[in-house]
Amino acid sequence: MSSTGIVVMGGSGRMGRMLCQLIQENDATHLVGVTEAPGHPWAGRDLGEVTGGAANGVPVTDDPIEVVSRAQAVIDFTTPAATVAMTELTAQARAVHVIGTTGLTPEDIAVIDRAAFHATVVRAGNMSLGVNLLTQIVAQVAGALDADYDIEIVEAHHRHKVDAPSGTALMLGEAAAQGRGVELDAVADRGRDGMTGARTRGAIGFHAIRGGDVIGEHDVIFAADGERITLRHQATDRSVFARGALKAALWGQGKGPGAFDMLDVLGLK
Ligand SMILES: NC(=O)C1=CN([C@@H]2O[C@H](COP(=O)(O)OP(=O)(O)OC[C@H]3O[C@@H](n4cnc5c(N)ncnc54)[C@H](O)[C@@H]3O)[C@@H](O)[C@H]2O)C=CC1
Ligand SMILES: O=C(O)C1=N[C@H](C(=O)O)C[C@H](O)C1
Repeated sequence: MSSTGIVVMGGSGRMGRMLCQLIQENDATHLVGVTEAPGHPWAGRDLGEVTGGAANGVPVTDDPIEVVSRAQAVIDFTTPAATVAMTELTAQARAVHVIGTTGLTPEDIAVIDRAAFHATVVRAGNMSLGVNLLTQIVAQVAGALDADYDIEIVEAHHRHKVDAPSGTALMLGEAAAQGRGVELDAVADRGRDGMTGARTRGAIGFHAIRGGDVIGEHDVIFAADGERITLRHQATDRSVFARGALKAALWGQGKGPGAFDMLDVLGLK
């Protein structure tokens, strides 16, 4: 079986480092190159050397064109601007683009979806099996309960996280809204503050905690008079996201253009 060549974007980041290690350890994959932000101190150097070991021939670059042209997949956990810019290159190279980046605007997503006419794109705010399974459970519970059950989504992440609500919280909110047969945009109530008035019936509330080294925790609460159901996911190791992304990169080989998510990859649809 031939090895799949992968480019990791943002190779010095929390997710980037983990992905580089996973790809190098996997017999079915090899690392073609690593990209970093323009002017990053790792750019122009060898990945082995910048990570404190011997040179391993994997280039780190802030000019992704050449490495992407040699790759079958690009795994991207970076920033919305970097992700949107990459869509043109992955479409040209016909490389599978696995996108874990969160904080994307509707306009960003429209650009990504247009690129998916030419490339295989797998995008998810959370690449873990557990969260993707939880979205289905949330939809089922939300569909079984009426609006007497107030839905609140509480998420916690490390102090470095820059976007809120998290991509996962939004996935869970979408699932709850879908279960209820409503549009999330019409019912979302994000981060209350001040004289908010009483809770709106049918609203889906979002709350974000930021602190320390929390990897990612999400509670979906269904609160009624006299009882409360809490569905919880706790990530205890970032490798759950990295393993999901790698699975997506391999799953996408030979799939042809289209916009997919982790439910497609995991066969949960
Ligand atoms: N979908 C999922 O399962 C998960 C998604 N994420 C998301 O992934 C993103 C990254 O998370 P972290 O790794 O924690 O962040 P991080 O800040 O540690 O890493 C981001 C990396 O991207 C690099 N970067 C910025 N601009 C770039 C460019 N133009 N080209 C190449 N690299 C560039 C940065 O220099 C940095 O090394 C966030 O949006 C986060 O929410 C994180 C974990 C799981
Ligand atoms: O930034 C993170 O760290 C994470 N981001 C994703 C999100 O926004 O939900 C996934 C995970 O929770 C970790």
